[in-house]
Amino acid sequence: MFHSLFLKPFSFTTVRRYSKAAAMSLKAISAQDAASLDKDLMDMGGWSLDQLMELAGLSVSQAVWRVHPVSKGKNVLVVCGPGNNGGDGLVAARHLAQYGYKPSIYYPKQGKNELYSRLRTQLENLSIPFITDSDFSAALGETSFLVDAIFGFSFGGPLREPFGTIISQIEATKVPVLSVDAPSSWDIASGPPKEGPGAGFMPTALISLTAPKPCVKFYSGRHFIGGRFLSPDIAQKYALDLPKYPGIDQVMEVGVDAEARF
Ligand SMILES: NC(=O)C1=CN([C@@H]2O[C@H](COP(=O)(O)OP(=O)(O)OC[C@H]3O[C@@H](n4cnc5c(N)ncnc54)[C@H](O)[C@@H]3O)[C@@H](O)[C@H]2O)[C@H](O)CC1
Ligand SMILES: [K+]
Repeated sequence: MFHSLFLKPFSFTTVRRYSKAAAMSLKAISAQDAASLDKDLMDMGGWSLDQLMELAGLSVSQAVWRVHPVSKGKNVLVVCGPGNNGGDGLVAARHLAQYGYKPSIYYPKQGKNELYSRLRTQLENLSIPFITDSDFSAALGETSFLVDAIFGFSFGGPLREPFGTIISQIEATKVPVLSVDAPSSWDIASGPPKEGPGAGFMPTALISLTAPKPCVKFYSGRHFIGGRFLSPDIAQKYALDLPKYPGIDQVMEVGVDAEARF
């Protein structure tokens, strides 16, 4: 089941801010199809997970630059979950350090894949701090920007601890947040939970990887598309649009308050 996302009709300001190409409509992909697409890329498309994650994380770092350039504050707290969404956050943090930010990472439950251990080594070699559970509250108070790389398209069911507490803490902060692929705690299809942690979570910005997920229809804020690795055959198989990224950019803003129509 595919859904089309259309932008609201342009205001003059919108036309000035976004090129016609950037204002294209983008189709959403379900969580199930997103997982299947990843598998196709790796099983048949010749890609490795490392490669996809590198490009996803590069896109995330460029979206951070757009929303919160280093001139707005160097401290960026990257909160990473146990899966590949967290891996995207680790890659992004490495790029952010190279761009001149001072990232720190909160990684409460490191996943088992050795890819995450290698990314961790790369970050430690750049002297990027991994903060402890007891320092998380203080880090939230000190950061000027937060990257939510906790959960992506494989999130499901009620939040298990410690993530309920973490999401509540993020929700309570005034710090601007960029969510990677989906606002963590939101159901990929049905959006924010009705109550409890995440019920009032609305990040400042969202970067959808490969294609928006259906929950984007509940989202209002700046919206980017990234993960510039889709090939025409795969796009066709999943009936997706190939975003028209400008020039060498790995990320493209697709609209403020993008409205999803299904
Ligand atoms: N093609 C692409 O666009 C690519 C996207 N990438 C990123 O990968 C994630 C999806 O990664 P995956 O490992 O499948 O899952 P998640 O990271 O979303 O989370 C799995 C992780 O979370 C735990 N979990 C699930 N539900 C809960 C819950 N209710 N409470 C607590 N914990 C939960 C689960 O046990 C797992 O440990 C995608 O969104 C992109 O960000 C890739 O980088 C490459 C290509
Ligand atoms: K996320």
